[in-house]
Amino acid sequence: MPATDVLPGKRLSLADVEREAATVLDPVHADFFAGAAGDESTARANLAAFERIRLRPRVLRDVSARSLATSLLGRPNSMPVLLSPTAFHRLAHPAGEPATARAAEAAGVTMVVSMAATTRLEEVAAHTTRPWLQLYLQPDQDFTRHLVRRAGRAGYGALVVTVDSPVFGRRERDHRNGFHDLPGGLRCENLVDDAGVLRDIVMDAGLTWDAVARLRETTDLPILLKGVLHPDDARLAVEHGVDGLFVSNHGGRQLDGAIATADALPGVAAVVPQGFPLIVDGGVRRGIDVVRALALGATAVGIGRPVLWGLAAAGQDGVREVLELLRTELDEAMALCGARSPGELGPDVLAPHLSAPTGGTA
Ligand SMILES: Cc1cc2nc3c(=O)[nH]c(=O)nc-3n(C[C@H](O)[C@H](O)[C@H](O)COP(=O)(O)O)c2cc1C
Ligand SMILES: O=C(O)C(=O)c1ccccc1
Repeated sequence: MPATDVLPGKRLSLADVEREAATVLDPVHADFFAGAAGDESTARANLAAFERIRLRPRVLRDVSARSLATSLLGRPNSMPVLLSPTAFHRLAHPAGEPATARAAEAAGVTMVVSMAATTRLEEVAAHTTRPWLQLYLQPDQDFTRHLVRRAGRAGYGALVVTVDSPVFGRRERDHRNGFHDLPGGLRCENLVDDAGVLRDIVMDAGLTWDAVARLRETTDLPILLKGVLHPDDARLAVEHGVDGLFVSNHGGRQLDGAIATADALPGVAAVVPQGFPLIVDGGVRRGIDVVRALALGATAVGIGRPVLWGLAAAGQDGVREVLELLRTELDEAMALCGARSPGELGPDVLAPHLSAPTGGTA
């Protein structure tokens, strides 16, 4: 390997980007991005659960020609990684969501735009191919329908309905810091109604599966539910005509104590149809985490905080850097596991668990 590959100060991992972001962010904003609910135990558990999973590589399989390419709801993606929705990108960097969108475009991956974006959804969509729009279903159904119509017109490829937030998680760092409002000039641009009035995002504790059924009748766009951890809810989602799921605990920002996503994934994967789009997010920090997730039954992974670190550290280039670091790691991890493509990763590459043998000698 040429020695010039390792320059002093060069960022080699997402952890390096995280450290870089910490040096440039306002500490209050860094806490908003890093923080989670309660004791933040679920946020830690997400990382620990991935780390616990041991891989059992295959050898001598000619992995000289590899492809990371995959397809998500009919859109080709250059790798099984997408950008999970995160609020307030202009808080990380003045270039905000459009910079993130351009980085996703350059990397060939899908961006999920947050309902709490600090840029209008039409403008974000102008910078990237078929993004998805994340929504909190609003008690004002007309306003939700209005957003859905805008998304359709702007070329969005799917709606991602976040269902883990009947109430807003209690993030103690934000309370301690008094962080409740966006600083001057920034606002949730998609919450401005036709009359020019800025609305609040309402977390609707009254939602039931009826709301999913209603949305299903409102739009032809694919619908994914984000924040499903229980197999019975996954079954209900399939029964309601949902097109995909995010196995997610919101990065530990909603129910502290919730199961880690890597631990919840197998139970969900077991009850959905073969090939059903399953995205897992929470704690994906390495290429090997992507391998672990695919081996456990995911179609793709989502990354949340690492996108914000990249954006804070270096704007569009920083987000691109995060994605390329993950790509390099994933490609190498696949080769070392004896797989030439994401489709070749399955339970076979997982170390057999004592209570659930998967073949071989434990
Ligand atoms: C700062 C921040 C803002 C977020 N905003 C949203 C949001 O607006 N809508 C949503 O559904 N999820 C939101 N999430 C959750 C992410 O989509 C994702 O589930 C989570 O960040 C994944 O965990 P990770 O950060 O460990 O990758 C947010 C997460 C963070 C850290
Ligand atoms: O911070 C979050 O996790 C989040 O989902 C959110 C949603 C709306 C506004 C701000 C943040």
